[in-house]
Amino acid sequence: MTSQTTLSREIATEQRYLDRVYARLAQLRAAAEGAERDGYRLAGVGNYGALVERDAMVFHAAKRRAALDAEHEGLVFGRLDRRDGSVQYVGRLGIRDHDTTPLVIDWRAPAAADFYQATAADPRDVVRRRMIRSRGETVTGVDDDLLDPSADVPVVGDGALLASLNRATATGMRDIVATIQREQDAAIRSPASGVTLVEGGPGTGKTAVALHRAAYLLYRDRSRFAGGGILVVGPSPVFIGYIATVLPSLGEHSATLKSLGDLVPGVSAGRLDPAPVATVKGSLRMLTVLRRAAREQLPDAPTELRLTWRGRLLRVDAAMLERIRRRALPRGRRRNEVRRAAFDGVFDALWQDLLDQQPAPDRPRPEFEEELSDRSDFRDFLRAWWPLLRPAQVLGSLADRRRLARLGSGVLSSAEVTALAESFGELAERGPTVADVALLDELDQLLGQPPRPKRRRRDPYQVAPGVSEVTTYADRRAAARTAERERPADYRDYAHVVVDEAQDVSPMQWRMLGRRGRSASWTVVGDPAQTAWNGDEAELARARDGALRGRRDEHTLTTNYRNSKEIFELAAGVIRTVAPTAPLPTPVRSTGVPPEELLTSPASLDATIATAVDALLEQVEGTVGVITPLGSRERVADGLAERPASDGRVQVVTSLEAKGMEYDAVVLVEPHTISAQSGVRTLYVALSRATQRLTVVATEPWRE
Ligand SMILES: Nc1ncnc2c1ncn2[C@@H]1O[C@H](COP(=O)(O)OP(=O)(O)OP(=O)(O)O)[C@@H](O)[C@H]1O
Repeated sequence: MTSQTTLSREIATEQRYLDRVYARLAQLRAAAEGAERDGYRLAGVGNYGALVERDAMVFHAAKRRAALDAEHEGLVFGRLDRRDGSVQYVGRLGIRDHDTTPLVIDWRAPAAADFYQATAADPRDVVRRRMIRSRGETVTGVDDDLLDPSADVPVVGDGALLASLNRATATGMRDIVATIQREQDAAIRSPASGVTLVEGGPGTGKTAVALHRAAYLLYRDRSRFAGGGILVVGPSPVFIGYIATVLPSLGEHSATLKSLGDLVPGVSAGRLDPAPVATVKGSLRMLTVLRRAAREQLPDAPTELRLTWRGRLLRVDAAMLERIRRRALPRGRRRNEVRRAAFDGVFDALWQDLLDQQPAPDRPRPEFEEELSDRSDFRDFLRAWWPLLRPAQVLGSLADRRRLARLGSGVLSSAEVTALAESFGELAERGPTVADVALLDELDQLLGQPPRPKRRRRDPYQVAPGVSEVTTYADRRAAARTAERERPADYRDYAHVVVDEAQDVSPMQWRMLGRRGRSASWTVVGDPAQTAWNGDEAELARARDGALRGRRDEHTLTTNYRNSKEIFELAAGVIRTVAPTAPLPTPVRSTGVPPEELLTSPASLDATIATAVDALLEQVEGTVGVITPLGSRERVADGLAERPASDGRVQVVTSLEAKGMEYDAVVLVEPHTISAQSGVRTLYVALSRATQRLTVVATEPWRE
């Protein structure tokens, strides 16, 4: 047993070291501030070159200072005592002393790997691994793992991991850098090229691993990954909001976080389709439909052209227009790109008609074309016959059931045509669903862009139109950051793409993702048991393989750090009904509190939910998630509005939005409906969101 004096002595030892580190940090911070000030002094010179230099200087100094500030809390969290008597400290940031000896090793550096990887079976020269807990600059505790039992070192503490897991859940996810486990570390540090696949059950830290891996890659090869960019894709805006603070807490701001509904510029979708519709929209069969749609005329396009020119009636009939269309749009070409060729075809046809009527026209062809081009009736025809098509127009045109049936012939069943046409009919009013976004992206690809005149790059130091002198520090920093990160809205050349909740990415969505990382390396994390996808497996594998090129490095995570044993037992019982042999993770914590199951009448459902939420707000310190079936979130949220006690701690989400989320306590509403709407696997997801308490509220029995 650890005596209190040994513990106090060890804490005091670490406090002395931390004091030294923070003193050095203060010096480094002052130096960075000084560099910023010097940067500003350059402003007096007044010419553009000096301004640019000043900006670069200020930007880098400010960045360094921001990193030093961001990493202040919990700066040093680990210590390794090696067999040869040497000692290393591991922290959020690498810090060197005046004479360049390392005071703290960055957790991502190769030298820090032993902190996460060493075990009693494979100690790697480590005798003792120590975790240091602190608040502000004060050491509050130490926890040791003795890896060499023969070593003569004091050993104190009882489990930094459990201490960290028992903290209340904040509204956003936290970084786990101090307690990353060995199997997680192996995934985080896997090679930077190719595809890193991480699988594991609920709460095994897949999301945490994916985000720490992004931070790791940025540290190991900043020019490659910050230069090309890292894209992190998650299932929903709620999820992106939840994970958004992890990278900044690690001092990283250069990754782009997007939900699947936000990947296409100008579109922001959070609405979800019912499962059967989402399955068809996600299927590669849609590719056939869209390919056909992208080549077709819109239903209201004119079918012939008649105009009088200098007293003569000129005509291009339907058959001729169709011939021109085919000639202008050979296989492999894209509609919007060949608009000019299509127009030329019309000029040719009109000129030919004129020649047929008047073999020696009194105007040369260029003049003939110029006169026609000036006429608004002719321009209106061209615009209506071969408009510059936008993806949304083409998708919207599929609301016409007959048109969709024709375009979907041989690939869509009649019931699918009806369901899809109805869904596309809502596009104009309600905007696209998440599944529609992949279809819009595909159409964008299929329709192509008209050749554009080259635009001049915007001056990154221009803060407002016409204002190129930056006046405030904030403007200056923002402008410099923009310069580093300025990428076009439809940027597609990411150096690394992280896909979270990958089990739910449909084939059409894989195509959309693939287009954003053609030369990227990938980190793909997911849990097949949690999938809501119930389409064709072979098709899914094909689409996924198409996106993820390169050597694969596979990792499996096996410990559930989120759920208490009692909660995960209930969830496991549910998934076992459909996947009796699926490997399930082992939960590490027990609370002794089993989930509560409340059966109520439909009339008292909302009141029961409210009572359950109030009880949980009392019982836990952190967040309470209320997970509802699709279609009842608004009603349930309205019923829970204005709870003075909640302090923003209550969040109401649908079962599909609950993917990837975590709450201290969960009220799960109508499990039988969730399972009927989206499947048992989605119910499994909902049941595995809580860390401490789970209350299930149902109006009918939902399990045997
Ligand atoms: N090594 C660790 N130390 C401390 N906390 C951890 C560790 N690994 C995971 N956690 C915590 O466990 C919880 C679950 O992690 P995470 O959300 O990454 O799991 P997941 O595998 O993505 O889950 P799901 O598939 O259910 O969405 C989070 O609160 C995370 O911070």
